[in-house]
Amino acid sequence: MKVLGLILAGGKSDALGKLVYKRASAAVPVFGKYRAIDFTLSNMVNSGIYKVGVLTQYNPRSLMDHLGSGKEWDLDRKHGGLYILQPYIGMTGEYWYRGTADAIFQNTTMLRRGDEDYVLIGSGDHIYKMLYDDLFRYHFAKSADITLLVKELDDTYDITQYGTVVTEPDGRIIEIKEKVQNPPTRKAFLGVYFINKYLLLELLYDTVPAGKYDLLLDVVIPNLSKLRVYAYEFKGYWRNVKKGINEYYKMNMEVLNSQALREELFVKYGKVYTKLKDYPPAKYTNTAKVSNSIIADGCIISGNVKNSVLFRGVVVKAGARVENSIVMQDTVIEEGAIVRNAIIDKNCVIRAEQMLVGDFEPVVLEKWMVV
Ligand SMILES: Nc1ncnc2c1ncn2[C@@H]1O[C@H](COP(=O)(O)OP(=O)(O)O[C@H]2O[C@H](CO)[C@@H](O)[C@H](O)[C@H]2O)[C@@H](O)[C@H]1O
Repeated sequence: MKVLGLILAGGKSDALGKLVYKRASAAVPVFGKYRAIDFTLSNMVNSGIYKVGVLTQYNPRSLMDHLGSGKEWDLDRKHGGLYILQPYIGMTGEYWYRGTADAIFQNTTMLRRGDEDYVLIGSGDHIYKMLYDDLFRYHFAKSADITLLVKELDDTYDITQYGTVVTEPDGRIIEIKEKVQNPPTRKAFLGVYFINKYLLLELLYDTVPAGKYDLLLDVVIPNLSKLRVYAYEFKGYWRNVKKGINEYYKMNMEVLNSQALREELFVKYGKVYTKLKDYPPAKYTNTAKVSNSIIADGCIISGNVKNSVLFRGVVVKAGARVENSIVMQDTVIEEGAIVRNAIIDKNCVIRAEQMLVGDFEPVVLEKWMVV
């Protein structure tokens, strides 16, 4: 079976505030080394999907820079490989992608010309590790038309931000509530669709030209009684970067605090591939004190670092303290400065003896700012 992978990565996330002023949410840096999209992209490649289209729109520059030719994911290929699908001006009009269904509809040429029979649609914002083979098997065992990935979300998630599904005992979805207060279940849709390509094309042609642009609301939900839509339950760790600063902060801290999660995300179910930069190794000087932290290549640590994620090239000078924080590429924390409960974007400077301390929520410092 040949599967085409499509990754939706064009949405705008107001909830991520300053972190997406200049980048797509799928390009948000995570865990000291990766960008969010690395997870879905690696999941696809690790599941044998070697033709992947990434649908971009909002702030695509850093995402495209990160993806390059697709080499890091083994997707620089003569047949298949990586396709960046941006909105374009054509003979019949010029449209931005008006929604997720429209984004795919505007690229139906890729679907029609390819020799794949199935399409797996995912999102660039999701952090999880999974090999999709069992989902494919489930889809065929149920003779499903569409299979959606779902997960029972505990109360660390704001369920009102997700679509939730009601299923029959055999897994068939009979109702989907999109982002409602008090949903009937906490079984959330995780934004992954598996569908026969020809069925997808038919559904898109019925929907998008009629002015309906959303894949879930306009394509799946109205067809629930007509089509066999099944829920495949995911049991592993899953978070959505796009849902906000707190969600982003939480996931970085969760990885620091659980060895099992570290194994699940970085070791099991195949590797996570990313664009590598050739920074020198990290260095700790004899005044450094570091505990429970991720320290990426190129960092030079002379101060105290605790429960923090430091991306490439961060400098923490002597007497500085960094706690419960995320510090992005090439930021400098000068002598005696205190950084606590903070997210600092790349290339910032915290001057000597200054403080940057978040209260109930992490404080976020924008790129190029000096405190
Ligand atoms: N015009 C466009 N062009 C290209 N890409 C675009 C796009 N608009 C959005 N996207 C991308 O598509 C994905 C889905 O984004 P949406 O804004 O449709 O929904 P959201 O993630 O809030 O909820 C959805 O995903 C959550 C799970 O995260 C479900 O619970 C919920 O039911 C479902 O609607 C994201 O990766 C986004 O970046």
